[in-house]
Parts: sequence; C-alpha cells; structure tokens
Amino acid sequence: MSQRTIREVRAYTVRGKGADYHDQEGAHWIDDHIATPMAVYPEYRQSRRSFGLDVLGTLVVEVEADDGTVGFAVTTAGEIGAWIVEKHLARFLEGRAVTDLERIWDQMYRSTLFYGRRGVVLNVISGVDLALYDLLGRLRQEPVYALLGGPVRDELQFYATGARPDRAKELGFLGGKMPLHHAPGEGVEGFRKNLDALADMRGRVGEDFWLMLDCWMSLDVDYATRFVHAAAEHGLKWLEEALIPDDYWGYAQLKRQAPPGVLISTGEHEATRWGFRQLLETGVDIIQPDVNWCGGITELIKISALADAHGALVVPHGSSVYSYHFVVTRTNSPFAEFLMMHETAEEVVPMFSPLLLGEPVPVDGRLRVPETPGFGVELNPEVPRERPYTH
Ligand SMILES: C[C@H](O)[C@H](O)[C@@H](O)C(O)C(=O)O
Ligand SMILES: [Mg+2]
Repeated sequence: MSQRTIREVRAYTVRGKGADYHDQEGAHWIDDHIATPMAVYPEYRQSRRSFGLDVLGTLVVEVEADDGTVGFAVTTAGEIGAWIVEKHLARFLEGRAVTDLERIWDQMYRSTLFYGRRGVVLNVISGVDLALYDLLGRLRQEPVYALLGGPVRDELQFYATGARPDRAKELGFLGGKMPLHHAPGEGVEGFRKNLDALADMRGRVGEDFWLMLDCWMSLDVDYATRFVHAAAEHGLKWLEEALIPDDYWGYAQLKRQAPPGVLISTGEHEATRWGFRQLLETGVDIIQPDVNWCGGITELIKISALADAHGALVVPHGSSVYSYHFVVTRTNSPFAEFLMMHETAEEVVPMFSPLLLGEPVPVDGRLRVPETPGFGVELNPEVPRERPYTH
C-alpha cells in the first residue's frame, strides 16, 4: 500500500436503534423497570427513556482516503458528536497519513481536554479511531484483528445479556446476565424481589450455567455488599456496575467485602487508560470497557495491557464487531458479551440492527470473526441519515 492520506472526514446522525441501542420504540426488555441511579426519583423508575437515556442517538463517522476508499464506524453520540467531529476533530485527520493513528488519537484527546476527558467526547474520539481502523483494514485488505496482531483463538464464545438467561442457555450461550430491576429506594421489598428473580432464574437454568446481574450504577456500598452475599447463595458469577462510575473508593470497599467466588465487574462507563488505572487499583476482577466509548481501539490496547498487568480480565461491553475484532486477539479477554436486542430477548438479532449490513451474530453461542477487510460491515443504505454540520 503506497502512503495514503486522509482526504475528508464526515459525520452523520441516525435515529432509532443502531449504535444507540437504548433508542428503542415501544415495549422492550431493556427499558422495563431497570434499576438506575435515577431511581432515587420514583417518577423515573419505570423507564430509562423517561430520563433521557435515548437522547443522543447514533453517530456515523466516515473517513475518506485520497484514493476514494471510505472507512466508517458508528457509536453513541448523535448530533452533539457530529458537531465535535466536523467543527473540532476533522482538522487533526485531513491531510494526514492514514497510518497516523497514535498521533491523531493523542491530538484529539489533548485538544479536547478542556471540555472532554470522558463521556460524549470520548465516544466521539472512539468513533473516529474505529473509522480509521476500518479504513486501514480496507486499504490493506485485512480484517482489523490482523492489524492488532492476529487471533489467539479460532472463535469467540459469548455470554448473553437480556431478560431471559433461560433462553440464552437454550441458544448455546455460556451464561446469561440479567438487569437488576429494583434500586435501594424500593426498600426491603425491592431487595427481596431482586433476590427472588435470581433464585427463580437459577431454578430455570440449573446449577452450572453462569448467571450474572447488571446493576447499571444503581446501588450503594451497603446495599451491594448485603446483596452480593445473599446472591452468592444462588451461585451468582458476578455483580456488575454496582456503583456510580466515579465512586472508585466504593468499588475498593465492595471488592474487599464481597464473598470469595463472586466476581466484581465494572467499567462500561469508564474511559481512557487513566480512568481504568484508577478502577484497576480498586482490585475489581473484570473490567468492561466499551470500545465505542472508552477511546476506541488505540486506547483499548493500552487499557487491556494495564488490566493484564493487574491480573484483571477484560470483557468489553457490547459494541458488536468493534469488540469482536479486539477480543479475538487477546488472551486476557477469554469470552465476549452479546447484547440481546430482540424485544423480549428470546432470539438472536444483530446488536446494531438495522444500521449495519453483514453484522455477524453468534450461533450456538460462538462466532468465527469474518476475514472481511476492516470491521467487515457496511452501512445499510436504507437507514436514513443526516449530515447536520459540515466544515
Ligand atoms: C442491560 C443494561 O441495563 C444496559 O442496558 C446494558 O447496556 C449493559 O449495562 C450491559 O452490560 O450490557
Ligand atoms: Mg452493564
């Protein structure tokens, strides 16, 4: 490949499903009275959309090389993300070599420190970084996993996240992770209902199937400690994201107080090597960076190495093909998450459906990552998109 440069960067928005998988319409298990940090306010307990979980929508970043080859990626950042790409970040890419991944990442990060560091800005940086990897793969005619050192295993194995771990077992997954439904504000009755739901599912799936609970930042240390001890009796494999992401001290305390045998996991709302350094120092067992949000693959490489040195597993949150190409290259990521986006979590559907064409899904809980160049997916031309800003 002769030295290619980047000709143009473009940002588009898409509404409904796609990379913002919380942007669903109608009844869906992912918005059915799930415990959240907003559950301290009773009026926001039933629906996460009621407090705006779906406000961002999907961002599509396209990066075009000087020979017309286009790489792209999708993430959760919507119109605000499109503005950041077009009005701020494009300057660090256009005219640069397509191989300048480290310098471009570093300039995007340093130049946004005064309003960035985490959250939506890191979602956007991730989207740009992933689009660059996609472009590089397409230009070299190689899958992204080959750019990352090649696979360490022939296929991925998945656990499923959704309301129906019993169905996940029938579909061949390693385990099932359910949302916790009741937050501390729902009192003793809520605590009991949370435990009953776990006990009931344990009864349905039998003794050996992995069962995990996702608390989506809703608990406090006292509740989480009491709950994880009670849940250990029902063979809980891990308790996920029990506390708000900023409470590193709480995670350290929870890890110290948790019973041996139940793992403590977190990190889907954490970003960058510095955020994960703080998290790893708490002693948590599994970190769950989302490659669409934590800084992209350029940053996930660093986060993963840091986790390996701390003896922690890296099991990335969701993010479909963007995770699969990474997970298959790392021994400290022995399995992956599959988020069940089917309304009742009874069937396997592509996570970002209908936005991507060629998005692979696990069969019998397993997947051989396709060898197609880049991330191996295309944008579905039938999904309407808009370019709200230009530069
Ligand atoms: C099911 C959870 O509440 C979230 O919607 C999901 O994104 C998540 O936290 C996960 O781990 O998949
Ligand atoms: Mg989670």
